[in-house]
Parts: sequence; structure tokens; C-alpha cells
Amino acid sequence: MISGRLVVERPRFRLDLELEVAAGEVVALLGPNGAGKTTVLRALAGLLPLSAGHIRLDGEPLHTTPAERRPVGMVFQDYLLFPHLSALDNVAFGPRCHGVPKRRARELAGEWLERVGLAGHERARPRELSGGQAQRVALARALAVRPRLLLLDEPLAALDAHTRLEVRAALHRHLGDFDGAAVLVTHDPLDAMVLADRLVVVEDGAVVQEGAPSAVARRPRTDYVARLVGLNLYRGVADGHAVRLDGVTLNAAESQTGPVFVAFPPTAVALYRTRPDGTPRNLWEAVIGGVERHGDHVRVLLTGPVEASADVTAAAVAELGLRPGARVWAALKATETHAYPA
Ligand SMILES: Nc1ncnc2c1ncn2[C@@H]1O[C@H](COP(=O)(O)OP(=O)(O)OP(=O)(O)O)[C@@H](O)[C@H]1O
Repeated sequence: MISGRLVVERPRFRLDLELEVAAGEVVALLGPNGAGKTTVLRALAGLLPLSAGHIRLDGEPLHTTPAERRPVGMVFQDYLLFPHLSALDNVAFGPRCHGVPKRRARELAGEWLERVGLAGHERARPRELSGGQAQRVALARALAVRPRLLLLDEPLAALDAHTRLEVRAALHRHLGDFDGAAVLVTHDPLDAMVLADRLVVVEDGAVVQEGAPSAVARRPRTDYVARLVGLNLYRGVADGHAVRLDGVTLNAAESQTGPVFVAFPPTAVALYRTRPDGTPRNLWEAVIGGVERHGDHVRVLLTGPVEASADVTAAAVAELGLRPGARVWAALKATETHAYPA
């Protein structure tokens, strides 16, 4: 298990967070640009000194160990393979650095290349490999030293969509077999959901939310997380099912009291040109701020008492004359509007 409090001070940035990753666990670090994710990995690897705090591996101090002696494997976005070495020698490099005799290191490397599905590519130079193959060599190199801690910095970011799928599946399999602690930095919520046991969301150098991927996705606690998982998110004050926001009161599925978050998906919002008949409980008049294509539907950005995204079909855009500046009525299903303590 890796545990610690990591403090890194820079002129205009301070990282200060606690992190714990159990053996066999995969933690994904998510967060906006500049949040401090790479700083966490570099500190764990020993490439960056801590300003304060500590890192422990199974209870023993690790932050005092120099980088080259830490039992850490790293995989980067851009592979960082040695261009003049064969795939086999790239993988053997890790064990060699850890004092394994040359012959044995190359044997080990061969086994690892086979494990990542690259038997037959031992003699290939990095430039003769595809992006997906190069990344699997990098993974084999990281795992060949039998690290206790595996650090992956955007390992799929440089790959095209198809290769990404294939390498994500390979990574999933190898992470499943890996018995050390793994920390994955990613911008992609799908990578995080598929690969991680737990998400840790970092903003501005601090942890703002953590938990199982499904729990974080269902109950975002910051705008960044809400956007990541595609939900509208507000803070309000609840009195039973009624939640008072700044400009409007919404009815939520759950009964709560006091400060709450309210979240709903863009698909829970229906738009009308005129005030709809009957009285849907969540109804307000909005002005369209923008209209953009989003996969096979259209995302409409609403301004007014509630800033929200609504997903509608392309046909609805034409029928309702949805264009920036137009006025519409927005109705929201209470059953899809979730309230939880803030
Ligand atoms: N070598 C450096 N010297 C000074 N400041 C740095 C250095 N590297 C990063 N920073 C600053 O530290 C902060 C955290 O950077 P970091 O790279 O850890 O963020 P990140 O979450 O990994 O971002 P991204 O998703 O863009 O890679 C940023 O404000 C960045 O500008």
C-alpha cells in the first residue's frame, strides 16, 4: 500500500493532498489542466522533491529514497522508448537498471513482450512499431521491474480512437493481474471509469471528490466533475422535495433538508415554444444561449433563471425554431432530478 501527504510548493501553485492506494487497487487521478495531477506522479516517482509531508510504502518511508531506487514503474503518454534500442532491449533496460544480469534481463523482457502480445517483435526498433505496440512495449518495460507502484500518465492520450480501444483493453487486463498499487492520470472519463477502482478528483492542488466511479458519476460535487459526467449541477437549499436555487424552485426525487446539490441529465429537460398545458412541476422560461451538435443529438444551452444544458433531437431544433436568443419553456422531470447533501 502507498499512502502519504504530498505537499509541493511552487511560486503560483501549491499541491497539498492525502493519497492512499491499496495493493492491487487502481486509482485514477482526474482534474482540469494545471490541477496538479502530473505533479502527484512526479512526487511519487521521486522526480520532484516534497516541500513537506511524506510518502510511505507498506508503512516504510519512501520519500527519502532516491528515484532510481524506488520500486516504481512509469508509463507516459509519449512512450519514451529509446529509439536506438530494440523492443526487447527497451524492456530489458528496466531489470538491467535494477541489477539483473544481462542474459536474465533479456529473458524476462522476452516473457513480458509475449505477455503484452508482442512476441515476434523483439528486434523491432520503436519507429517500426505502431503507437499501440509502442505503448505496450512501454507497459512491458514498466512491469518488467515488478514495481510495487505503477504510475501511468495519460497512457492512451496519444493513440487514435481504434488503437485506444485495443490498448485500453490490454491495460485493463494487465492492471487486473498487477498486485501493486497503480495510479493513472487521465483526462478521459471513459478511461477512468473502465480502468479505475476509485476516482480521485484534483482541482487546484487539492482533492475535491473521491469514490467509486459510479458514485462519483451519480453525485458530482463540483462543476468540473458534473461536466465530465455530463450532468447539470446546482447548489440549493432543500425543504422536503422542494429545492430553492437562486432563481427558481425545483422538485427533486429525494426529500432532503438544508444545503444540497441538485443534479439532472440534459435528457431530462423538455423544451416547448409555448407554456405547456397542465402544470409540470419543474417549469421555467429560458432564453437559448447556444445550440451545438453532440453525437446524434443537439445540445441546447439555456440561460435564464437556471443555466442548463438540454439534449433534444435535430428535428426538435427545426420544429421549435431553436436558435440563440429565442425564448422557450423548459420542463424538467422531477423523477430525474436528484438531490443529495452538499
Ligand atoms: N516545472 C515547473 N515549474 C513551475 N511550475 C510548474 C512546473 N510544472 C508545472 N507547474 C505548474 O504547477 C501546476 C500543476 O501542474 P501539473 O502539470 O501537475 O498539472 P496537471 O494536473 O498534470 O495538468 P495537465 O492536465 O495540464 O497535465 C500548474 O499550475 C503548472 O503551471
